[in-house]
Amino acid sequence: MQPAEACERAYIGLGSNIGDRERFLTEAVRLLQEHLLIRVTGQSSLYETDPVGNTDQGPFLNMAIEVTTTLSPEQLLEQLMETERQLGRVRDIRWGPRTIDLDMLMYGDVRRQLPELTLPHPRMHERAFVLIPLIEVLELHHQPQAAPLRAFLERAEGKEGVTLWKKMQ
Ligand SMILES: Nc1ncnc2c1ncn2[C@@H]1O[C@H](COP(=O)(O)OP(=O)(O)OP(=O)(O)O)[C@@H](O)[C@H]1O
Ligand SMILES: Nc1nc2c(c(=O)[nH]1)N=C(CO)CN2
Repeated sequence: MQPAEACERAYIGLGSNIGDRERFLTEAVRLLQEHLLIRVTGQSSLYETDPVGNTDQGPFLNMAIEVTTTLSPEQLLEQLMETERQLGRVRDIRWGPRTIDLDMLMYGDVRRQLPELTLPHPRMHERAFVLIPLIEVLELHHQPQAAPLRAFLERAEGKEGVTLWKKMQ
């Protein structure tokens, strides 16, 4: 008999700054939830955030979700990219405007450093637009990673550019 696939907990950061930003975020969550091997188990509030990096673009809506899944990290990344494609994401300018951006922030305790998949996400500790929703969703289920991430938030870029846009809980 094959062993049952392990179910892992992963965290995904979502961002949108073109068109109906809230709809792109909620559609992305819905499409992921529809996948047979992904369960969305937590959702942060929506935050409006000033653009970081390329500042010549409109404000983002950012949020974070928790999922449990039996997909491998590579399979989950493929699903995130497929969801971006379904929502019409065009890859052009690095750090430029996008209908939807889905980043895998953490996947269980997996550490990996490949160009196509680095875990935890290599820039998440520097970005308030990632850390604020991620800490919120971690604290929903009392996950211990929230405390160390709070220390990173002290030093993170762009904290003053993050405002609560729609409260979830
Ligand atoms: N943890 C990760 N989550 C998502 N993509 C990743 C991750 N690690 C590496 N990648 C790779 O990064 C590539 C570029 O992703 P993307 O175009 O979304 O970058 P970006 O959103 O412009 O910038 P950033 O990565 O700084 O958020 C993807 O093709 C993917 O293979
Ligand atoms: N506020 C904000 N700034 C960004 C964002 C984002 O999601 N929110 N994403 C980027 C590329 O990943 C670059 N800059």
